[in-house]
Amino acid sequence: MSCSIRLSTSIASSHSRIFNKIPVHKHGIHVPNYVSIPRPITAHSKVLISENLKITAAGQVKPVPAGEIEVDKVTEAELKENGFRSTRRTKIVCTIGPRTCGFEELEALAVGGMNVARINMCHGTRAWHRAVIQRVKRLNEEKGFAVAVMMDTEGSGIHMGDLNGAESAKAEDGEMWTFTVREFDSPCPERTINVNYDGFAEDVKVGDELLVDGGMVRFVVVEIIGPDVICRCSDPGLLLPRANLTFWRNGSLVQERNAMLPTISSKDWLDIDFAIAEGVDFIAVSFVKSAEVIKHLKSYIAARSPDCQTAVIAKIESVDSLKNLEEIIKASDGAMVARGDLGAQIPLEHVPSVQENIVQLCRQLNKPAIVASQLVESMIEYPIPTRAEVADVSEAVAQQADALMLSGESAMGQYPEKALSVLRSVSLRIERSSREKKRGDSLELPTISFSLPASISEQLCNTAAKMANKLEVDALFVYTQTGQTASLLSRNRPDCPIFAFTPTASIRRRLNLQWGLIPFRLNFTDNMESNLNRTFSLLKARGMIKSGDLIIVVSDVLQSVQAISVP
Ligand SMILES: Nc1ncnc2c1ncn2[C@@H]1O[C@H](COP(=O)(O)OP(=O)(O)O)[C@@H](O)[C@H]1O
Ligand SMILES: C=C(OP(=O)(O)O)C(=O)O
Repeated sequence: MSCSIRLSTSIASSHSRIFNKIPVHKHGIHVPNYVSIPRPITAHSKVLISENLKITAAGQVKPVPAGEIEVDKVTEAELKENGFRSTRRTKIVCTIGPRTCGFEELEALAVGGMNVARINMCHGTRAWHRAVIQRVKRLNEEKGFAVAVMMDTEGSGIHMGDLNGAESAKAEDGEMWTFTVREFDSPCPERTINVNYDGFAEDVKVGDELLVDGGMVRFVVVEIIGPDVICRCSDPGLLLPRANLTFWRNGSLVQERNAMLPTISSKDWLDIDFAIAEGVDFIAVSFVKSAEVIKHLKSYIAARSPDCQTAVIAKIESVDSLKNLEEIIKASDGAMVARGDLGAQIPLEHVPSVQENIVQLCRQLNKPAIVASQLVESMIEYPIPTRAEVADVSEAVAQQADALMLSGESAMGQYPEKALSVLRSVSLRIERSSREKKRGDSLELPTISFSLPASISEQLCNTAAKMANKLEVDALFVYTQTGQTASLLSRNRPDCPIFAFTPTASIRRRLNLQWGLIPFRLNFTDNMESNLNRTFSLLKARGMIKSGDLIIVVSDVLQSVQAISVP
């Protein structure tokens, strides 16, 4: 059976009508329909199309050869072998470090499902990071992947030095260690650790607790001798290079130091310039305290590079960021629940509910949410995760976070590919059971658009997602110039996957962070009839769809929704 239903805002009259000249296929039933919607601004789609052509002509992106579609071989194989329902909706961010920085290792991660490669400017040199970015770009160009790059700023946290180049050091119970602001020409003496903050020895007091990585290892300050702070290890564990440090007095976090420092340090600004020059897709800002810093950074990016598509992600990891949460998320292009540092600033038992609130708020405000840190931490050393870790990953997936993030597991752990495969398989399993139980349907989505065209897009997407669930369609197709319509569909967390077609490579990569979106690069025109026919024949030729698949099509070209069965 071939059937089509269309809802569309018209560009020809003051009211829209559902097209009834859709192709009626040989044995098809054609379901004409008619709705009346106030006329949107007619020029909208034209403006976007010419903007896009201008970007393309300026050489910012290489045009997709006419008649072609860009998709990676992993998605292609997944769709061919297992069909639409099996595609993973939750995205995966992998931190790249010494264990995974080579081309082959990066390719293995992309094949394993990495959607975003994160580089942390807390570690390594710019030359090292540039080489990683270039390898990811090569991977995308040569293999058709759309792996986005996220650069994470160092921020104004206090952290340890690099442990003389060692991968880690073990601190045992009762051992005495020295934390110092002294610089050494040669390697640091044994059990001595550099601290990056000059005022450290003046600010700590005897009796303070020093927490490494939010409590993974704990010390008590027993003596202060000039620049040296002598500590006894009270909770043993593994010290990692440049690990974050916080100090606590009488059960409260001491945070005067962070309050005085700018969120974006002078080194961070240089790293941001580097990120813009390298064309990274996301900049994640550490220790955000207010929305102002995000707005400032966004206008800086726009001024430095008007065509730059770099999005700004706010890392929620401090008490201050929680105080101004809604404003920060509204100002940002997404948020990361940075549970490592967050857990060092608020009681650990508060972290799960804070995570849930942030994930829900992000979805309501239509911003992607990343759940980060310690998801499968034990896999830094062991080939299988603990049961508790699997439960934690499951919870983040059930909360329908956009993305999960690996840190040390992929950067320096023994089993990066295995860690990735755990996130992948747990996501698939939990997504399926959530669909079966209809979990996630209860979240109220407030209206977020202000202008009429934006409100129409938002309502069309809400309607399309509802229709997709009711009709149990195989997929939603969205033709999107800016990515916004795809994002609005993803916000609804529909049961089926969303194929997002966009002509711009950078938007394709950006969409790769968002829940349920399978981004394709495809040139299209404002003739939706021909766009659809061309997409169907390209995807059918590659075995990714077949006759009879039921699709709902949404477009920001004509602001329309239609249901159609693949001819
Ligand atoms: N570029 C890099 N070079 C060396 N080691 C790295 C790099 N990136 C990450 N790592 C290692 O992986 C660990 C986890 O990464 P990440 O979570 O980004 O860092 P952190 O927890 O220090 O903020 C780090 O502690 C560090 O040991
Ligand atoms: C992701 C985090 O940030 P970073 O790795 O920069 O410490 C975190 O603290 O959880």
